[in-house]
Amino acid sequence: MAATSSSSLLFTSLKKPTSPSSSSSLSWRISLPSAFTATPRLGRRGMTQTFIVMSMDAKPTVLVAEKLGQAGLELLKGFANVDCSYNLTQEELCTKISLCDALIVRSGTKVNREVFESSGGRLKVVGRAGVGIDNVDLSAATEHGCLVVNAPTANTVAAAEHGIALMTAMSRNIAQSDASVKAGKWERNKYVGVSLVGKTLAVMGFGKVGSEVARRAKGLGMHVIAHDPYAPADRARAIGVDLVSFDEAISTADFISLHMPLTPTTNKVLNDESFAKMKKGVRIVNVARGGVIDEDALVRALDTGRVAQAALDVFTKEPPASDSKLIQHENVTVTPHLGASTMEAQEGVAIEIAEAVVGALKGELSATAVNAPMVSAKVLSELAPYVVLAEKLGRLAVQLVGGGSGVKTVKVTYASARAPDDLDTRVLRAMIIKGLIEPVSSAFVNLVNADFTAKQRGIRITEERVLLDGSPENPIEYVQVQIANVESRFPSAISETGDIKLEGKVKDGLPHLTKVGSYDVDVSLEGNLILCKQVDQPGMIGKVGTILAEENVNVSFMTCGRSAPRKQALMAIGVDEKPSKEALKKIGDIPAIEEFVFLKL
Ligand SMILES: NC(=O)C1=CN([C@@H]2O[C@H](COP(=O)(O)OP(=O)(O)OC[C@H]3O[C@@H](n4cnc5c(N)ncnc54)[C@H](O)[C@@H]3O)[C@@H](O)[C@H]2O)C=CC1
Ligand SMILES: O=C(O)C(=O)COP(=O)(O)O
Repeated sequence: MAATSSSSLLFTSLKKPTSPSSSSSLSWRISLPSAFTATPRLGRRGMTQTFIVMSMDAKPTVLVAEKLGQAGLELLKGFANVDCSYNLTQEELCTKISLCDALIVRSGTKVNREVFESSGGRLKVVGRAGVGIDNVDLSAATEHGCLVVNAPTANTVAAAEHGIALMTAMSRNIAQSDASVKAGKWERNKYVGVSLVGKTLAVMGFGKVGSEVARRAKGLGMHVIAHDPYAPADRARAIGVDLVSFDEAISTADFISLHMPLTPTTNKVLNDESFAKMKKGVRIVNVARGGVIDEDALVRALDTGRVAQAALDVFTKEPPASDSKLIQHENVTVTPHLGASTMEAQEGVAIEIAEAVVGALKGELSATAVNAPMVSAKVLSELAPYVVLAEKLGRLAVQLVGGGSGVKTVKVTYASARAPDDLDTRVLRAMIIKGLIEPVSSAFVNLVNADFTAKQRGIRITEERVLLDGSPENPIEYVQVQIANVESRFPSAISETGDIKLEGKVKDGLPHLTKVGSYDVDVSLEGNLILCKQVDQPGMIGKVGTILAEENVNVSFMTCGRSAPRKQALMAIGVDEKPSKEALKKIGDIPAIEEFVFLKL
């Protein structure tokens, strides 16, 4: 039996908690097969937390849809059932996916919306064993609360080496002359090449691969410039590369090497117009993505001689049609998307992605998450009790909304002595959204899809900071959740500003409700909650307590906040069990009680 750490549970909750008790703890649980059960344990500071305990006979299932290095497979097998099924048709993938908790792919598998829809909510993680995630529909993944992780570092050098290999092979006609010799010819004059030394290379996209290419090209004696709108100039300067504009890069280069991701902005970024701006006789290398070049325009540029040669590892459609004019062009050297294909890179990528997928299945935050905020384990551990508080405030607030009013505008205020950039509240916002949405819908909300789910439901969340004086030791002094423009089932929860307002704090590691509307209260948020508003008079606590005791409902705490002695008072009662309808009616019928509501935590 193995239990994950408490903070590890925060990342993926793909299952709506089914019982109040499980939902009241750190319960962003992964929806794993039934043998994964939630067991309450006592946390570090006495806080009840939900741990995922894995029984020995049931493991999550990981579908590996493309060849993955052995070390990665071994790592996966230590944690999951691993189904290596290569060359699946789209239909086969969609059929299999409903039985899988994770899917690992390389660039050859299209993980489109249909795949997520076919998964029936079971798919929690897509691991891209490589860098480019253009074959994964990220919007669909996010909407389905499915985390996408990639392996961004292990194949960098391999891709850079392949870029250099293509550039040198192209400039010396290696592929063409090899074919010629094998065809029994000896064409020394035909295959005179061009030198690299002293030539200008424009690296388009100065990220991991681009900068490694630049480093190597400088070693070959090339003058290297780069274009990347997002790269820091000092990183470029450190390796002796000037960052220039797109036009300057393409118009001054003898060689252009592409290393940007395929995005709507980079799609066909090399087209008729840009080829026209290039030096006559320019040579192009593409180890990034086929889609960044308009391939028909490239054929035209090759035919006119504007582009002397191209060396391509990647294509708009892979594999490309064998009769493609581009592939067959005598001035084009091609490889079948081999940039990442070295023994070393594939082992590295396999380990990198297996670790990321296993971590994500355990619910850990992933450093390589593509569609979720990366929150460090340190921040998460510090915020853990506030995470619980945030979800509970959301859950309580939404249950206070009166029938018919839709939640549209929610303001969250964090009061803290920390500098704003020293407090990462994204996970708290996500948990408040989870609390607001899950009790009133069948949706499951997690860190991946929280913002999307709120937006989809037309809920606008604004966040504010109140900067406090004093010690920044505690990350947050209090959290306030306000829902505007709604009626309340418990009118006293409406504050002087006209919003439903709840405020909470963490005390001794436990979440406390400290304000309801304009009333100060102080109740530990455990079990369920009864709120009563009554005329402040002796005997009220006793009356309510007696009704609950008759029902064998255990009261965990009681607190009373009042406007003034013998005027209005607000009583908050924590109960371990849910009282029967009759008991709740009896409480509501006590004459001095003016408002009354039962809230599930
Ligand atoms: N052929 C293969 O087997 C391989 C291909 N790749 C591809 O190489 C590309 C780069 O990979 P990495 O360097 O690891 O990624 P990276 O994210 O480290 O670098 C990409 C760089 O492109 C820049 N960029 C974004 N938009 C741009 C634009 N419009 N113009 C210029 N630059 C822009 C970014 O700022 C970033 O610095 C990716 O498309 C990746 O899929 C990577 C590994 C292997
Ligand atoms: O990592 C990348 O972006 C690549 O293009 C490598 O693709 P592959 O994993 O070899 O299909």
